[in-house]
Amino acid sequence: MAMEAWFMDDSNEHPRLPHRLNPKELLPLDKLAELGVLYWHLNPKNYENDEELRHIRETRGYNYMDLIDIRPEKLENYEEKLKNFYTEHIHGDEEVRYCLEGSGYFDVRDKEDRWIRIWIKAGDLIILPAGIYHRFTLDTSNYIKLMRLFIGEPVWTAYNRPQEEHPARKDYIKNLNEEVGLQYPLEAH
Ligand SMILES: CSCCC(=O)C(=O)O
Ligand SMILES: [Fe+2]
Repeated sequence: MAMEAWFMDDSNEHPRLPHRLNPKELLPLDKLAELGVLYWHLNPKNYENDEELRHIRETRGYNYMDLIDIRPEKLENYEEKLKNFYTEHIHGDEEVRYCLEGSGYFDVRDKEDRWIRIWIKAGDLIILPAGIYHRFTLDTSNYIKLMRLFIGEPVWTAYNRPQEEHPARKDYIKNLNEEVGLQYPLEAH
């Protein structure tokens, strides 16, 4: 099953509920690509031995890896961390997360500043670009195990919104506004 994403409603229900605006209408995943959000579906049972994962890590330079188990017994300062994860923020670098078990929601802002909710389940690997406003919450399963990947020494610093003057934010906005695909190198003439 491909990863699902949808526009969020703005009800005051608990954040761990789905907040679907329109139950039948999912957001096409190429809309996420337009925002610079990338994803792969891999076999989560095979993460220690996965050629595809190895290839992604090698081509993108993710030499750092750790695992994070988000449940009260396993994560220090659980409540505080979850509160921070759900506070809208950016990072100076990509946020790369690979779901090995459980599930949860990454919410990202689109170009019109609407929340898009992305439902991450076992096997989903997602890359949020530096400078994108986002947040994270568990869903009603109340559990997720994630692999975190990073280029070099990891920096997890979150800069809470507003961050319009942050260099990563400015870069991100600049890339969004360049209609010619930022993913592809331009041909030299
Ligand atoms: C623990 S993964 C999701 C939370 C987040 O956005 C972050 O760690 O910066
Ligand atoms: Fe983050």
